[in-house]
Amino acid sequence: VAEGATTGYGYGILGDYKTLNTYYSNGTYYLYDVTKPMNGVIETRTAQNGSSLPGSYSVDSNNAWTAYSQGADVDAHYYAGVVYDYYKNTHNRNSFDNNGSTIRSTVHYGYQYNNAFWNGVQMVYGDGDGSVFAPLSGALDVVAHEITHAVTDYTAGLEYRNQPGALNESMSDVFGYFVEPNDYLLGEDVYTPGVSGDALRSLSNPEAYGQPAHMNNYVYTSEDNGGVHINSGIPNKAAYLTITSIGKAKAEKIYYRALTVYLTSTSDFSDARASLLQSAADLYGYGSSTYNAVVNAWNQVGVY
Ligand SMILES: O=C(O)[C@H](CCc1ccccc1)CC1(C(=O)N[C@@H](Cc2c[nH]c3ccccc23)C(=O)O)CCCC1
Ligand SMILES: [Ca+2]
Ligand SMILES: [Zn+2]
Repeated sequence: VAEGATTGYGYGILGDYKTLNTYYSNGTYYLYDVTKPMNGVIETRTAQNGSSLPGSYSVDSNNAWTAYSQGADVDAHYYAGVVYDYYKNTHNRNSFDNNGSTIRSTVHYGYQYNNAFWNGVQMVYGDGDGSVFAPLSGALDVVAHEITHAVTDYTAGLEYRNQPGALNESMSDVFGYFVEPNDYLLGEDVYTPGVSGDALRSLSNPEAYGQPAHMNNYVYTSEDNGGVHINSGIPNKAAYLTITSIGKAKAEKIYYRALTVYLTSTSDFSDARASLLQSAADLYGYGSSTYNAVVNAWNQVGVY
C-alpha cells in the first residue's frame, strides 16, 4: 500500500481518546504529522527509558495507539499539534522559529524522571515516578510551557538566569495558560496524580506554591539559576492581574508583541513592564483602559 499521511487514534495518559495525525510506511505507522502548513512537521519519539536523544520514532503496527505505555507518546504528539495550532491561528507563527521547524518530542526519557525540558533543539519528557508526577507530556500547559521556551529562544532570547530568566519562565507559564485557559494552575494534570486540586504553580496565587508575588519578596539565591522558577511568581502575578482586567484576547496580543518585538536577552522585570506598556500603546492606544490596566498590574507587584 502507498505510504503517506494517515489518521490514527489512541488514549492519553489520563485514558482520554484522541485522534492522531500519523504516517504510514512499509507496514509501520509513525507519530509523524505532516498536516501542518509549509511543511511544519511534528514528530514524536521514545528514549525507551534511556537518556540518549532523540531516540527512535514511536511506532505502532495498526495505528491504534491504545497500549498504556503509549499514553505519553499520544499526549506529546497530540498536544504539540495543539500548541502548533495555537501559535499559527492566534499569532500567525509557523512553529517555534516562525519558519516551520520540526517540533520534535521525546518521551519515556530516563527512569521515573520527574521533569521535562526544552534542550535547545527538542522537547524531552520524563515518565515521572507515579507519585510526584505522571508522565509530563500528559499536561497541555506543560507542553505549551516547553514549546514557548523555544519561541522565547528564537525571539527575545531571554537569558536563563536571574530576572531575565524568571521572565523567561513566566512567559512559558503565561503562554501555558493562554493555550490551556481552563484554570490559572500549571501542571495540575500530571502533578501528584494521587492528590487532586494541587499543581506545580499558580498564576493567580503564586504564594500558594512558595513563590513571591511582589518585588519586596524577590528571592536572591544562586539556586535554580538565580531562582528562575521561584521569582517567576512576580511577573506571573502581574500577568494574572492583567488577564483578569483586560481579558485573554487582548492580553495574549500584548504578551506576544512584547515577547517578539521588544524584549531582549537581558530584559529585567522593569523592562517587561515597559515592553508590555509599549505593546498596549501600539495595539490599544497610550492611556487606553488596556494601557492603564497594565500600569495597575505591575504597580500591584511592585515593579516600576
Ligand atoms: O521547562 C522548565 O522550566 C523546567 C525544566 C527543568 C530542567 C532544566 C534543565 C535540565 C533539566 C530540567 C521543567 C518544568 C518545571 O517547571 N520544572 C521545575 C519544577 C520541578 C519539576 N520537577 C522537579 C523535580 C525536582 C525539583 C523541581 C522540579 C524545576 O525544574 O525546578 C516546566 C513545567 C513542568 C516542568
Ligand atoms: Ca493548567
Ligand atoms: Zn520553563
